[in-house]
Amino acid sequence: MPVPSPRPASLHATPISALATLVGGTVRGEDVLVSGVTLASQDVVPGDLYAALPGANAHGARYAAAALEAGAVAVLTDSDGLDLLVADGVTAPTVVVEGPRSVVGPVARTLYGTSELGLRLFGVTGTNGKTTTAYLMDSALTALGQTTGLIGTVETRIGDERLRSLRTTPEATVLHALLAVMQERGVDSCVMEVSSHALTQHRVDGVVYDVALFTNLSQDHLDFHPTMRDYFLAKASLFTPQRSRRGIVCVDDEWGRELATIAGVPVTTMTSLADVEADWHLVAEAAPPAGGSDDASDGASGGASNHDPADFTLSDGSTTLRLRSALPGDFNRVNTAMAALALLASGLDAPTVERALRSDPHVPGRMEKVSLDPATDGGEHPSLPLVVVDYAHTADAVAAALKALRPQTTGALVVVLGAGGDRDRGKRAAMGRAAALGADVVVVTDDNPRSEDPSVIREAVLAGARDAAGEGGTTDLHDVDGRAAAIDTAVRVAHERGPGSVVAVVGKGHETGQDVAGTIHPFDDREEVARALRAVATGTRGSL
Ligand SMILES: CC(=O)N[C@H]1[C@@H](OP(=O)(O)OP(=O)(O)OC[C@H]2O[C@@H](n3ccc(=O)[nH]c3=O)[C@H](O)[C@@H]2O)O[C@H](CO)[C@@H](O)[C@@H]1O[C@H](C)C(=O)N[C@@H](C)C(=O)N[C@H](CCC(=O)O)C(=O)O
Ligand SMILES: Nc1ncnc2c1ncn2[C@@H]1O[C@H](COP(=O)(O)OP(=O)(O)OP(=O)(O)O)[C@@H](O)[C@H]1O
Ligand SMILES: N[C@H](CCC[C@H](N)C(=O)O)C(=O)O
Repeated sequence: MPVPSPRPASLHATPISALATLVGGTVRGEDVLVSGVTLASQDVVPGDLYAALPGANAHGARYAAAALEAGAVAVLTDSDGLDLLVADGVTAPTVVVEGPRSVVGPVARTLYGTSELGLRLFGVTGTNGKTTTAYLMDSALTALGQTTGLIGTVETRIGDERLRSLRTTPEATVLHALLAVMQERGVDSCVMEVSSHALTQHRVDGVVYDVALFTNLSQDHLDFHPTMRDYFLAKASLFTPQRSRRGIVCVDDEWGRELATIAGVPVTTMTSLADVEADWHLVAEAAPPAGGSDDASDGASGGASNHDPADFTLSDGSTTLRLRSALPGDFNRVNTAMAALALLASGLDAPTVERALRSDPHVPGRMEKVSLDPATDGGEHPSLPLVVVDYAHTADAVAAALKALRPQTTGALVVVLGAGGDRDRGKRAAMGRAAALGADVVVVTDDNPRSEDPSVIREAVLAGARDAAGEGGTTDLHDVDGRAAAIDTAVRVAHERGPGSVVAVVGKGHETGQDVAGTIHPFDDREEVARALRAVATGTRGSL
C-alpha cells in the first residue's frame, strides 16, 4: 500500500509573508509563493514550505538542506532553527516563529483550503476502541450509500482507495491534505481516530470535528504523558470549541464522567452501567437466570437459550434503538452504541441508524477469528481450538478481551501476549496480571521489542502474572522467546486441553511486521496462527 501523502489537485499558492502574518511570525529573505507544506524532508513536493520543527531526536532544521534539495522553496522554523540554518549556510526564505509546531495546522489549512469542509467529520478518541468504533461507523455510513473516508491505525481510506497509515493520527500537514483530497473526491463523511499524541502535538490543529467521541481512558502512553491526568487532559482538549462542535462521551469510567462535566462543547453521555447517570443507557439482553456467566453484570453468558449477547437496546427514555454488536464482548456493545449516538448526532434518524449498523463490518485484527486457510484445508476443523487475534495492548483491553472469550470457552482459555518496547513500562506488569486473572494458560512472548532487550520486557509481564497468583490468577505461565514459537505453543496446549479450548493472541492485531531493534521483520499473527493450526492438524509442529 502506498504511504498517505496525496495532495489536492487545486492549490492555494500563498506568499510566505501572508503565512507569517497568519501565524505571527517574521520573514527572513525574499517573499515567495508556497503551494504546500510538509514537516518531513522525505515527503517534500516541489513548491513546498518545509516546516523545520524541534523534536525529541533532532531539530528539523538539520534536514532543511535536504528539503530544499528536494524542491522546497521556503522554510518555517523557530529561532533555534534559524541559528542552525545560518550555521549550515542555508539561505532560503524563512518564516521564523516561536513554537512552530503549533502553527503548522493553520498554515496547512490555508494552503489546502480546508477551513470550510464540505464533508461531515467525526473524531474518535479514548485509550481503547478508537479503531473499532471508527470501522463500525465507516461500515454503517457505507451501508447508507455514502462515500466515506477513514483515517486511523490500520489504514487510511479515501473512498475505495486504501493507503498505509504511518501512525494512528497523521501530522497536520498530511491531515489537511487528506481532507482536501477527500473533498475533491466527493467524500460525504470521514471518521478518524484522534490519538492523545496528536492532540498534544498539534496534529489536528485547524480541524473542527462535527462530532467527537470519547470511549474510555486507562493506563497507556505514560512514557509520553507525565501522568494519567496529563493523558486525560490531552484527550479532553478534543471537547473544546476549537476542536469540535459536540461530543459523545461514554461515562462508564470516572474519566468519562469528569470529561462530561468539564467539556467545553455540548455532550451527550452514554453508559452501559445500570447505576451510572447518563443521557443514554445501553441494556444488554437479559442473560439466562442460572448456571450461566459467573459475572452478573455480564450479559455475555454462554449456554443454549434465545438470549443473544450481541443484542442490546440503547435508550434515552423516549427513543429506544435496538442494536446488535457485530463483534463479541461487552466492550463491543459499547463501541456499537457510541457509533450509533455519533450517527444520531450527525442528523440521522433512529431507524436509519439501526438499519445502518446492521451491516457486517470487518475490523482487521480486532477479535478476529482465524481459521485454517479454506483453500488448503477445506474450511473449519471442529477439533481445533478457536483462535482469536486481537489488538489488546493495555491491561484493560486484555481483561476485556479475555472476559469476552470466556463464555465461548468450554475447555481452556490460553492467551499469548507480550508488551511493546520503548513504550509505557508501567503497563507491562498490569498486562501480565490481567492475563493471569483472565486466562487458564498464559504464554508470555515478544511484541515489538523495538530497541529493548525482549527478555527484560517478558520478565516484567511475567512478574505481573506471577503476582496475580495470590488473587486467584493462573500459575500455568510460560515464557517463550519468539512470537511464532509462542503461538505454536499456545495452539498446541489448547489442542491438548481438548475441545472447546480457545486461544487469544493479543497485542499485534492487524500488524504485519515486528520491530526488532529498528528492523521491521514481516510478521502477521493471523498467518502464524493459521500455520500453527495447520501444524497441529497434521501433527507436525514443535513441542513445549
Ligand atoms: C512521540 C511522538 O509521537 N513523536 C513524533 C514526533 O517526533 P519528534 O517531534 O520528536 O521529531 P524528531 O524525530 O525529533 O524529528 C524532528 C523533526 O525532523 C523531521 N525530520 C526528521 C528526519 C528526517 O530525515 N527528516 C525530517 O524532516 C521530523 O519530521 C520532525 O518534524 O514527530 C515525528 C514526525 O512526525 C513523528 O515521527 C514522531 O512519532 C514517533 C515516531 C512515534 O512513534 N509516535 C507514536 C508514539 C504515536 O504518535 N502514536 C500515536 C498512537 C497512540 C495510540 O495508540 O493511541 C499515533 O497517533 O500514532
Ligand atoms: N470500548 C472498549 N473498551 C475496552 N477495551 C476495548 C474497547 N474496544 C476495544 N477494546 C480492546 O482494545 C483493543 C484495541 O481496540 P481498538 O484498536 O479499537 O482501540 P484503539 O483505541 O484504536 O487502539 P490503538 O489506538 O492503540 O490502535 C481491542 O483489540 C480490544 O481488545
Ligand atoms: N499505538 C500503540 C500500539 C501498540 C501496539 C503494540 N503492538 C506495541 O507495539 O506496543 C503504540 O504505538 O503504543
